[in-house]
Amino acid sequence: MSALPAPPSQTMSSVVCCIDDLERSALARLDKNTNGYYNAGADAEQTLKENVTAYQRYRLRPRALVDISHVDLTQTVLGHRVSMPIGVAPSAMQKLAHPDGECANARAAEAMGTIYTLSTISTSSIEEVAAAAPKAVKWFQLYVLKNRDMTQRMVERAERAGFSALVLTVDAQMFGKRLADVRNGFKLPPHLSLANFDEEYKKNVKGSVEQSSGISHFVTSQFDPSLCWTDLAWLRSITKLPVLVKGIMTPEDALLAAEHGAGGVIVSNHGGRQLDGCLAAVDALRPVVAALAGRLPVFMDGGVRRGTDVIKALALGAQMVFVGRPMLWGLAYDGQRGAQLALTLLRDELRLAMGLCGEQLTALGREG
Ligand SMILES: Cc1cc2nc3c(=O)[nH]c(=O)nc-3n(C[C@H](O)[C@H](O)[C@H](O)COP(=O)(O)O)c2cc1C
Ligand SMILES: CCCCCCC(=O)C(=O)O
Repeated sequence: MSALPAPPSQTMSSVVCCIDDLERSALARLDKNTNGYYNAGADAEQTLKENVTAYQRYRLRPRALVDISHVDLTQTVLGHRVSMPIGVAPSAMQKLAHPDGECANARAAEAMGTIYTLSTISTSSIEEVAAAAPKAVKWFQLYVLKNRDMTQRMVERAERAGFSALVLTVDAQMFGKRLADVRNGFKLPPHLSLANFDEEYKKNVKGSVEQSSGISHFVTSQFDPSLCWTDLAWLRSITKLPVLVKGIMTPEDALLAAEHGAGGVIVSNHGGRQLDGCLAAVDALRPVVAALAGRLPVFMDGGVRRGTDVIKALALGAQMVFVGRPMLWGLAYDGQRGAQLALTLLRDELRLAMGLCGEQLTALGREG
């Protein structure tokens, strides 16, 4: 097992050896505004909690005397070779965690040989992230705005900058009620800005997250709540990139995604930040995988904190899992090194779990 050295301020007794340690460390480093925004779930946070605990209901069946002298975690995802089935989920405003923000997170994914997904709502621009991590496999997460011209410009910029897939988020047309943000009056500090939006556009935005009225107003005024399945045809008409639909929780919607030409689905409930009382992400996997029956690759995110969580999601049919908060905690801990540490911990735990289960990825995962 490997772990990067702790930052100088860490003592041996506080060395980070699992994602829970990173979470505790980040809590101590970030301010109330940021901790609230990063860690909150919607309403009573039932789904937030169940996303994590649901993995405990699944049990592994280890096989004995399998040659595990080499556990290979590499695979091909949408035509790109990646080093492991663990990637970085999109999360907004990463400079709240560390001044290097999205660029550090993308560099960590590049160094680890895995996929980085950049949020529409990022504090570093599409072009900055592309320049920071030119060799990383990069996906661009898209929120469709009421202003379709602005949306199209972002898609074109992502394609031009070398992003290789679009991740269309379909579970945030209204904004989940996160009590911490309401209580803290969450807003972006004045030294940060939403880097993918034109200055001219932002000037006209009512309720900007950079002003005083907060995040929920921004979403309400900017995101397109009328978005529906037929809009996938519009999106596909303005890009050559595959469109992965993020926020699928039912087999019915997985089939609709396939019918409307999606290149894959991401089973996700947005880390419990949108519809509280929604089923846990890992519990939604099996029916989605069964309905699609190999028509599309299935990815997932939500509550992944250990290598054994990853192997369970793979066994239930995910080709790859993505992590959101663990990367933010890593960034807060030590910038790029901390983000790399989060991925290293999960990778090494996954390798151990695979070895102890006598499993190989070729038997578990789905190449695509
Ligand atoms: C602070 C934060 C910001 C997020 N921002 C976005 C976003 O901009 N776009 C998006 O599609 N999902 C966003 N998500 C959801 C993640 O992509 C992902 O679905 C979720 O974090 C997975 O759960 P996990 O944090 O338990 O790994 C965000 C999540 C967090 C925690
Ligand atoms: C400033 C608007 C924030 C948009 C939403 C980012 C996000 O998806 C989240 O979960 O938060």
